[in-house]
Amino acid sequence: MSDAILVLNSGSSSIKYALYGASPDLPRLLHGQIDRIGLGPEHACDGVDTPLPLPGDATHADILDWLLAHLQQEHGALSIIAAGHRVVHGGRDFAEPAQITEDAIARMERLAPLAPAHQPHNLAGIAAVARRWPQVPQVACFDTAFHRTQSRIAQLFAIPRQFSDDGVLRYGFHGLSYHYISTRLPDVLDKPDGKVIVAHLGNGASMCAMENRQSAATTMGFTALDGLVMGRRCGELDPGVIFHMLRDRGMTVAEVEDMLGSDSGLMGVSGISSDMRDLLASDAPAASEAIDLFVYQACKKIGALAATLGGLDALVFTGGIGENSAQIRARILEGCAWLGATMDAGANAANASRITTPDSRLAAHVIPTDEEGIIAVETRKLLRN
Ligand SMILES: Nc1ncnc2c1ncn2[C@@H]1O[C@H](COP(=O)(O)OP(=O)(O)O)[C@@H](O)[C@H]1O
Ligand SMILES: CC(=O)OP(=O)(O)O
Ligand SMILES: [Mg+2]
Repeated sequence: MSDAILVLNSGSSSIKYALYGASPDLPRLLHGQIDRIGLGPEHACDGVDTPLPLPGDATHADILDWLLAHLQQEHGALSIIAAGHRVVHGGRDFAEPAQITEDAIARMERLAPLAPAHQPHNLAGIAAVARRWPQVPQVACFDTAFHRTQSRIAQLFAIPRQFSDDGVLRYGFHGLSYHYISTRLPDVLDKPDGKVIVAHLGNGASMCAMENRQSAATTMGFTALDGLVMGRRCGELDPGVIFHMLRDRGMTVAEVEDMLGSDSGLMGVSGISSDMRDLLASDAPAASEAIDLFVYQACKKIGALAATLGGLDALVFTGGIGENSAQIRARILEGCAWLGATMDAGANAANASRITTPDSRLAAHVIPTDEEGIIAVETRKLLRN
């Protein structure tokens, strides 16, 4: 039997998974994903559509149990020696990956209300592995951890300081994706340690301003609701809207949380879909309006983050939309002309690595992210120590 490391990345509507050989170069043995959870899940493994013998309303927990049984059955020649997980919220407790213990689980559970669409699914993955392979050491890798290099000012909200002292801070998310991208910058950029904005545009969407390949500022906050327009999340919002909904419209806290976390964003504005592909294919005016707002907010945040860096050398696109949608990248780059971006239309249409012309003052790139890969690296590193 050969040794393997299992990686689980449970998101709001998807579960991504991978197996890696345990040797130092961590060869990836397989990679799959189950999408559209809640809508009628679809499964693909190594790019091939693969049956998922579960009902359309299968939950994350059902799918995780099936997945682990399936991996054990199909890959019986592999011995799982460790499991690494994406955990979205690490709060103040976790600035680095952590081996999973009862105490770590209790701390992660306490943070779950701050990431209701993610953390319970992350914990369900940990529990499913513990049930199937009780002896296997597990590691949690946190989306918030990469941002802990930020200055205190970048993390502060302008609220009474006792709340900041108590941890009500801008934590930021998508840190595993940003960490991975930071490791790729030297391969791709002329000035990898310069002023860079990475735009992770997926179902959840955020941006990270980096200098010296470290996080200097980010658009998400205490929770993953802040910042950009997302598939189903509102992004930047006047907090007064929440009080209006509670006080003047008779909504409950749970209803407002649902509205802002699940019924807003591209879905809420278009009334059609949370999936950018559906909106780009639609000729409904509300679909174009949702796309216009997505692009407008993206450009606005690039301006704000560039200001925090005092300039901008490079812009990197990643995530499902950032990696695949030439149209959205083109529109965002148009909005960055004032920062010196001149798009190379052919390179952009081909999802090439560099999508600006050689003489463009701002360099724009596409770098496919690999959250699973960075989890495997961190898991192996922690368990070897
Ligand atoms: N070719 C494409 N054009 C536009 N959008 C795309 C394309 N391919 C994927 N997407 C978008 O990417 C999103 C998923 O991104 P991804 O980063 O995989 O999400 P998550 O990890 O948050 O589930 C989809 O909702 C879809 O809107
Ligand atoms: C934190 C977050 O928004 O993650 P995702 O993009 O996977 O929903
Ligand atoms: Mg994601």
